[in-house]
Amino acid sequence: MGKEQLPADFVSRMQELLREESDDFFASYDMPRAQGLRLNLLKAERAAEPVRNILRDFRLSPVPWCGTGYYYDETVRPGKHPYHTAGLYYIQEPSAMSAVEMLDPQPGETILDLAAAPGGKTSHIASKMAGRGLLIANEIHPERARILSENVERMGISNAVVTSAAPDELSRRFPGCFDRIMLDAPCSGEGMFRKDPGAIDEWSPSHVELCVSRQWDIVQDACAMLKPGGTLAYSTCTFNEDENEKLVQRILDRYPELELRGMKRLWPHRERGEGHFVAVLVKSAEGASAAERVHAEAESKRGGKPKRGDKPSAERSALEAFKAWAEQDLPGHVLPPGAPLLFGDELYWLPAGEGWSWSEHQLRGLKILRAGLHLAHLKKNRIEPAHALAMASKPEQAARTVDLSPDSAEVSAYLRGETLSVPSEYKGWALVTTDGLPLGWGKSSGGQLKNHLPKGLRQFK
Ligand SMILES: C[S@@+](CC[C@H](N)C(=O)[O-])C[C@H]1O[C@@H](n2cnc3c(N)ncnc32)[C@H](O)[C@@H]1O
Repeated sequence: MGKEQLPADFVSRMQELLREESDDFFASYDMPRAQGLRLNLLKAERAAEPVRNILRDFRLSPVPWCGTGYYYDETVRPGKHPYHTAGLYYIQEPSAMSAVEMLDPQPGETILDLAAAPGGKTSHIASKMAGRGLLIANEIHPERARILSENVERMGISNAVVTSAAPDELSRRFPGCFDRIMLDAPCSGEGMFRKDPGAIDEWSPSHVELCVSRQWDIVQDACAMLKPGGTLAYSTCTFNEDENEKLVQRILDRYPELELRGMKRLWPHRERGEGHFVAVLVKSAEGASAAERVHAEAESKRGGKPKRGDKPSAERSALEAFKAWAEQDLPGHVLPPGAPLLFGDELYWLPAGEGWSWSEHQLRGLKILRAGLHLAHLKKNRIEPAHALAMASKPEQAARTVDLSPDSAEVSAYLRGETLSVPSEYKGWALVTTDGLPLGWGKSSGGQLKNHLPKGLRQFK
């Protein structure tokens, strides 16, 4: 793609920004795109053989700024592999991996990913949290939120609540609540022109202005939700300064309690990846603003924190039924800190962050797509384990497993939703895995394994 195909205003802005480097920058549009994937540590840490296999078969080479990130050979299709279905890795543009590295999430923290779909940064954060603490992954657009929720499930994330709310709706509920916030802002996408030529048609100076004003609205909500001492990573996939450095300066001017700790740009003519911008800001330990203090006081007056042991009996009895099921079929499963929550006949395990408790006010009326780990569907007089529970389990926790080689006919049959043959002594729920990585459930009896892969996830190729 030549300079001629790019909007003239964009070309002149980039020439002004990059001066003598701009020729190299425009030449990068004719270079092949870098393809990347990032290992999911929730799975990869105990999957030495599958990791060895993909290092070799996908000809992986390391992404310099992300310890779990790799470039893959453009001739391979990792999105079609059963290891992808099993959540061993997430396909992600390499430059985009820089943002969560700079946010530096820690296990046990309470973290918000404010503009999260389709889930690249959410899964990166969860990988670093190692199942400990609480992650809220939010996406304003309902359809994109659904895809985010599916990715959370596929990656086996057990400590994430997926919501679909506007940022101001969240900041009313969660003032001063988060140790870290990822704000991967909607932007004019200039860094994606090479990957997604459709973004070129959408670009105009007035669209950039609209993005800036939207970013400013969202960032104010993000700042209000940071705890004193908390960290905000603000990122975009665009080049212009109005959406990047100038927006960060505006934050610093408006919020003196925030300090800039780092700022990084990735350029397609300097690195193997698309354009990306990340800034990291830290709120001072005393840093609750007057507005947040008012919110916090109102919140504490509201009271309404559910007391321990205060769970309605329907939830208690659903949990008892689940535990009785797990004793038989998933005896190694351990529930992390949290509480049961029922949505109709669906039983979830709502994670509790360390030093965090949910109040009724925070949850009431909030659009929640996934209230933590989906444990089970309640049926008349029985329990059916949820697909998410399979994806978050380990084979050694299950009473029965059926392991299928990733290149076997059986694995394709399972992923198409077909019944499999199993040893005749098998009776009950079995965790179906590929090289030890869970793919879903099957229910065995009489030498047959009835397929319980959700219909929407079945793959017909
Ligand atoms: C750059 S994308 C996020 C990519 C995601 N973080 C990832 O790594 O997969 C920005 C997201 O912001 C969402 N968005 C658009 N308008 C928004 C708004 N006014 N408030 C919050 N999010 C918005 C978009 O739907 C989009 O999913």
